[in-house]
Amino acid sequence: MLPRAPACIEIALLQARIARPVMFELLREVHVSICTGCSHTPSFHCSDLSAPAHPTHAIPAQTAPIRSQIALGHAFTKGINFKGSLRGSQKPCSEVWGLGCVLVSSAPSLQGLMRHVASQVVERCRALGASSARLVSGSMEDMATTRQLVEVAEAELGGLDMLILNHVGKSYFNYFDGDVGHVQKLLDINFLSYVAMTVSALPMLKRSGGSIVVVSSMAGKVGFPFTVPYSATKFALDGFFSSLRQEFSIQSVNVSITLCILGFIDTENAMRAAADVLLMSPAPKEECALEIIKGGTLRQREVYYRYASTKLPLLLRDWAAELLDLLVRQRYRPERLRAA
Ligand SMILES: NC(=O)C1=CN([C@@H]2O[C@H](COP(=O)(O)OP(=O)(O)OC[C@H]3O[C@@H](n4cnc5c(N)ncnc54)[C@H](OP(=O)(O)O)[C@@H]3O)[C@@H](O)[C@H]2O)C=CC1
Ligand SMILES: CC(C)CCC[C@@H](C)[C@H]1CC[C@H]2[C@@H]3C(=O)C=C4C[C@@H](O)CC[C@]4(C)[C@H]3CC[C@]12C
Repeated sequence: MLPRAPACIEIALLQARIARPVMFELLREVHVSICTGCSHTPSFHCSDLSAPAHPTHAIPAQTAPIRSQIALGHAFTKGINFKGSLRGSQKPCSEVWGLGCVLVSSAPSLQGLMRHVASQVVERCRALGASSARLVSGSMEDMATTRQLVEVAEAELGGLDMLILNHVGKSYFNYFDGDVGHVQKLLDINFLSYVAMTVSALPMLKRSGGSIVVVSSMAGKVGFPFTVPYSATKFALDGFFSSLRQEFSIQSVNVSITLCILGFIDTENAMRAAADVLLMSPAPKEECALEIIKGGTLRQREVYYRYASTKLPLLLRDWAAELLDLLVRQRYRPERLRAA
């Protein structure tokens, strides 16, 4: 069992299935983290829990995902692969020893059965030996939720080493449709909530000399077609966090900020939205998650994944922007867009 050092945590993120020895090494010094929007990993579906090892905690089969877990805890030797860990209910409980978690469930899904299921999941975490398990209801565009999350993290774990900001609201992959309300909503979810989480978590991060990891995109550095609202939110992240990093440096604030510039990744939503239209192959989400964690742990300024298809085009951007625009357009098949 790992020692529980103050304000030190293990965490995992995204597809923490990647964890295992490499991640263990990387995160040896990181003891507590919050990771938002862990969909392509732990977005666990309650159906995963439908065969409980502990009959007293039977959970009804249900397919709706619980939104955006924040996993905090102590079980990263297995990765905080919620799916794996909770399915681990069929394996020895030692698999999830010490797992601490805060689940965030969106308001709509907290109606009726979902609410019941969510609280059963919390019970299950405890029953399996979780060091802590709490449920916060809300959505990330609600600033009160972001504050509450950090408060709960502080109360449950007493400190924070790493804040991984990863969630994104649903958008469309198509020509800009002129819906200003959607741009505003997406800014709330993809940008303002990141700002709010940062503000709330900063006192804890300052105390631990921790790290902020901001998951962004090539679409936050270069204009691509069909992602206009999304792209706006990602450019905003660069402005805010790159500027804040400068201030931290001037003020000697020992909190690192890592901006992750990702290319096309094979998550379910991305594949569904864009695979038909893009003439390029996606990179694997597991390796991507590892690179993000590595970059954050090593306190890198920026992470480029995959390097060749992100860093190199960015060099071209600053020297030959129009050429890059043309090369990008050549990789799109607009005729394959779905009817809006
Ligand atoms: N996949 C790709 O090709 C690329 C991805 N990226 C970046 O990587 C990160 C992860 O992307 P990816 O996994 O593909 O995204 P997904 O769309 O697969 O997952 C988004 C996650 O955010 C959660 N979420 C959405 N809205 C809210 C909300 N209002 N409150 C709380 N949680 C919310 C979702 O929860 P739920 O499932 O419950 O809806 C889900 O867990 C993002 O920052 C994205 O911009 C960057 C470049 C390329
Ligand atoms: C210079 C070029 C070789 C690199 C081009 C890379 C382009 C094509 C990559 C970089 C970032 C990618 C998008 C992204 O960030 C997130 C999403 C959200 C998801 O739900 C739907 C897919 C989408 C739009 C990705 C589509 C492909 C994008 C534009």
